[in-house]
Amino acid sequence: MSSITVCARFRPLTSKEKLNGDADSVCIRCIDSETFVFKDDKDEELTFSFDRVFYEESKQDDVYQFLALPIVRDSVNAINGTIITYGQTGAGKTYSMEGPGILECDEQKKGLLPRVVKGLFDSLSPSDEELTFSIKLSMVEIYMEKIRDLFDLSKDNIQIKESKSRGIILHGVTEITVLDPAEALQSLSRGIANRAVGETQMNLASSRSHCVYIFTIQQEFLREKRMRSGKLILVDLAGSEKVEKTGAEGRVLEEAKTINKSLSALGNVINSLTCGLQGKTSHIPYRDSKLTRMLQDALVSFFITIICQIIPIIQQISVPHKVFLTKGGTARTALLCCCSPSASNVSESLSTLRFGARAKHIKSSPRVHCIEEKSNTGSTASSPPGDEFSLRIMNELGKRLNMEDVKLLEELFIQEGILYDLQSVEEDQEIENLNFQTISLLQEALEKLTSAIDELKRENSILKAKVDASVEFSFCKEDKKRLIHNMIFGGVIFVSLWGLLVWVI
Ligand SMILES: Nc1ncnc2c1ncn2[C@@H]1O[C@H](COP(=O)(O)OP(=O)(O)OP(=O)(O)O)[C@@H](O)[C@H]1O
Repeated sequence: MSSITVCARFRPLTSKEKLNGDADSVCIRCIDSETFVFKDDKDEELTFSFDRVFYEESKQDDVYQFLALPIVRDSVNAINGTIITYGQTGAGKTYSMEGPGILECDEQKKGLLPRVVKGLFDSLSPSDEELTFSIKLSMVEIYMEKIRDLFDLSKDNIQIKESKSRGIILHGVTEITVLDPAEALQSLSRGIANRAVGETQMNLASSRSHCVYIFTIQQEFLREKRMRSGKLILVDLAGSEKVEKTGAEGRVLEEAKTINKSLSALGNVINSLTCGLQGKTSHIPYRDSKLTRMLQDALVSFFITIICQIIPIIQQISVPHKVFLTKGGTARTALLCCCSPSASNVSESLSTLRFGARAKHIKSSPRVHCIEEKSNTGSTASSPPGDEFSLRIMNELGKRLNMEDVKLLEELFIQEGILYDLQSVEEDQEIENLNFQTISLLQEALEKLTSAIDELKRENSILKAKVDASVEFSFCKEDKKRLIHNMIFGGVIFVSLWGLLVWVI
């Protein structure tokens, strides 16, 4: 069983495809809800199976219920989740993610985003007065390898940082606290309006960037003095396109090249993760693109489900003087591979399906795998595999654990980075902020010094020209003084610059 849920979705033929007569040459034949036969450009038939296949008549709600709802529920239980739409340009990624419009659209046509928003608020509405929660929302796009804050366009080059306690974070990204679904949708709509969109031959409103929606769900259990936090990330990838086929030029061509490059970086990461499982490679090239770096936490799920399920027991019987922040457990990831059913797009659809098939082979840690195999039955998307088995272990442990064991387990989990003392999380964050401020100040100083050096170089070359031009090789006293002064000043700046550089590195 893969730790990534992978589904394929075929949209209906567009009117352009129908006009081209593609209706007679649809490249797929449905077998059942998981399997279909795909006819490639050499008329060879290939059988593909995924966790679920959504055909053209599938409803938006079917996609939400199967692909997203389990992840929404998990994120409320502090298990991080990521939902990604992937595919060729014009294949239906944005339609699946947003629907025809985020604010006003037919209930049936609503995409994943508005449904996720509703699902989050529905699952969180506290019946217990001792529980408070907050949902924060951030929206960024990766455009031409730069991360832009869609809630504050002045932040157009957000840096990715990695924190031991919080994993991958976007430094300084705007976080909006949303109090209800209507407010969340308004904010999303504002962010979406700021996205880079352009026209391609395949799509009149093509996304020219990867768009990332980040929901941070924080809950505080007042009685137990405990907090927990989960992150739900939705990623609407920009579409891959064959530039020779779409005839892209100029800016659109540059955008397409950058998009294709980052998508192949994603493919390489997935290949390395699957090869790594066969012992072929150990290096995973996450740093090759902003996209893979941002998705690093979603693609690798090192956390061990069983341990995460024991945490509630510990927290129930733990001494309440400690306040814990529970980090998300095994990241749950779902990938929706969007395809055109048209025979004119077979090679692009085939490459999307192969990408999905490859991603299905990313597995979680062997320990989880073993649990899954033992449970083996009744594993639907809404009840994570291994639940029953884990529940049994939890009950057993709950009976047997004494206070001493609990303390030892707490220490072990803190050591392993699964539980965090709130105080150390805050300290960790403070140190990170301080580091970032120092680096920014140094970078600023470095820039000032570099421009001062450039200015000095320019002045010196003017003076040198004057010297060269002087027939008697004698120049005025003033110039001599300035040259000597500049040389000394330049030397001092050069030495401090090197000192700074060595220190920063
Ligand atoms: N399941 C669907 N049902 C009805 N129409 C759809 C469906 N999927 C996509 N479409 C339509 O197909 C067109 C292209 O879809 P969409 O914009 O979602 O593509 P995309 O994959 O996001 O493309 P790009 O990567 O260029 O942004 C749109 O007009 C959209 O309304």
